[in-house]
Amino acid sequence: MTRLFNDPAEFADEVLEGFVAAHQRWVRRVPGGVVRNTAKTPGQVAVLVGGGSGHYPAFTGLVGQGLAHGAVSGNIFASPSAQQACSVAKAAESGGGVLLLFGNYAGDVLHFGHAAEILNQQGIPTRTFAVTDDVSSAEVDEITKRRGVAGDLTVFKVAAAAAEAGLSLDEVHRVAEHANDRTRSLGVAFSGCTLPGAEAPLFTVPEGKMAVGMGIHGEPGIDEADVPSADGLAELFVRTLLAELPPGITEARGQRAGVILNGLGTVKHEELFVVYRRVAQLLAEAGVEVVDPEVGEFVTSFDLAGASLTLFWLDEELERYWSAPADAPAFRKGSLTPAPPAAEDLADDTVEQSVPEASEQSRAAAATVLAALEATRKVVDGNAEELGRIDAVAGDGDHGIGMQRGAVAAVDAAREAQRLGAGAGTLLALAGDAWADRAGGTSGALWGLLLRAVANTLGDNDEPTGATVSEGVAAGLESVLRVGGAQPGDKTMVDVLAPFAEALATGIGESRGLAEAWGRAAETADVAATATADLVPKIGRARPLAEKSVGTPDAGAVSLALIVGAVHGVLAERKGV
Ligand SMILES: Nc1ncnc2c1ncn2[C@@H]1O[C@H](COP(=O)(O)OP(=O)(O)O)[C@@H](O)[C@H]1O
Ligand SMILES: O=C(COP(=O)(O)O)[C@@H](O)CO
Repeated sequence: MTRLFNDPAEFADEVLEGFVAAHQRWVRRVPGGVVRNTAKTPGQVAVLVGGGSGHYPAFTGLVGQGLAHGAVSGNIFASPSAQQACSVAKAAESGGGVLLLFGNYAGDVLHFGHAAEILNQQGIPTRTFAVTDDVSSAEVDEITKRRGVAGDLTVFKVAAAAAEAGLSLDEVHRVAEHANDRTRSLGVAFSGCTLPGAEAPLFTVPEGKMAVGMGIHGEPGIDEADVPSADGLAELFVRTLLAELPPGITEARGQRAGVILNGLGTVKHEELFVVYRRVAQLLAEAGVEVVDPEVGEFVTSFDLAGASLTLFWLDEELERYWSAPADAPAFRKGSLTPAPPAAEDLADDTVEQSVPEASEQSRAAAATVLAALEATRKVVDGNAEELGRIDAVAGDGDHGIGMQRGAVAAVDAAREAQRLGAGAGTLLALAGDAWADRAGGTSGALWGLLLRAVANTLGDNDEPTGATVSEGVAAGLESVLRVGGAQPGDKTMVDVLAPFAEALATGIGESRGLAEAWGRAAETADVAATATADLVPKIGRARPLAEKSVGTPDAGAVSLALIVGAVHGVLAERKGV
């Protein structure tokens, strides 16, 4: 239960403000996150870490000499946006390129991937890497689908030390990949976390039971077991992790390993030490030499009562970087010569907004697009709680909040665009960009793409017709499929978008007016959203909890159906775009 907050919607921002105020020796705030507050080393690769808030000290507490050069910080349990990542990268980079590191979550992969594309286009060589250390989230033959949990720290730490040692961007990326190949984690929880302002935890664990196979977003565990003693937990952790040695290591005996016993939120350090006592004994019995163990909080899941163990199988190179000194607000090791404070002021790259010329018809159509966005916001507001509830069944319960943030930002941006005289295409494009930027998360990235695609087809010259709108929706579907990588049947918003796009095209092909064709397609969308309840998720946050999700529709599919239904109301009233 979180007791100390003001407006829950402002929580993540206020955390960042207070964190920076308390740690000015290490960090300063920039739009989208924080960067080191020490002088840059020209030509050094900038290692940026990032993800949602609610995981402190990941990610901002890991910024400092020998560790990250900057952290990109999203809303609670939602990935930051590509725009945020670009802003932090530009403030942190010093000519050696940028490596973006994050846990393997759909939203992070989409937004950081998009940021890398933008930065590369702008001449800043950038690569990305997603950490996949959680053994419970997929079998070893699908290892690339695993989540990133406390093993984030091993990958961040060695990549940053490699950058500090002067390695090139490709080499630092190789070191990160190698560290990830040799990192394995398992987590457990005794009770779920409760987001600020929420009345109930995201999941509960029956009395006397423990959830096994924890993520870091309040997803329920993969399995349940009786609560063990501290020694029993150490035995479960060590036995499970020794059963999956990474490729190239045939037996544990004789190996050297970094170890992280991580508190996930409300487990006391003292309890962790009692568990660690037995972990150390068991590893010694197995013939594993422990190097620089860490016991404490490194990657948390808000106020989750739980813990995880990470084993990091070292070789000479990884051990050198794992043991290298570091000095960040929440992670210190060895001793470092302090770098001088940052000298330069960060350039203010805010650009005065302007919009391209638009025809009168397109400006008139922009009013309908704005009305459609306002209807979107209203229907999302009215259903936010229910969308969160659906999302919490097998996800992290933030779908309603994320969609609300996106829709509010889209309406604000659209109103401003209208004030500047934008045509329908530009108004919708700016709304889509604002949605992606403010919402973050998977759905933020996908809604940003979808609105952009429709916007590009509408343009600012011609009066939009049923055919152009239908083409735009088809282009949006294509973008979502290409970037998100989901297929129909995977239990995502695609299971509504694809039949909606098809039904709309059919209606327009039968020479129905836009409002009528859209209305029929919205009915198809509604049926398709309900039908996702029967599907087993194959992608995204819900996949590791596939069976739990059956019987509940997909949150993103439901929100899409609600929105196209609400937009139909606007079209029917206005008889067109
Ligand atoms: N790869 C994907 N392609 C299309 N839609 C996806 C994909 N992954 C997830 N989704 C959709 O995103 C929705 C979740 O959005 P959101 O709450 O923003 O997710 P998260 O909290 O995981 O970032 C899911 O219900 C699903 O409809
Ligand atoms: O939640 C996070 C990112 O994943 P999404 O897919 O956006 O939910 C974040 O907390 C971890 O990086």
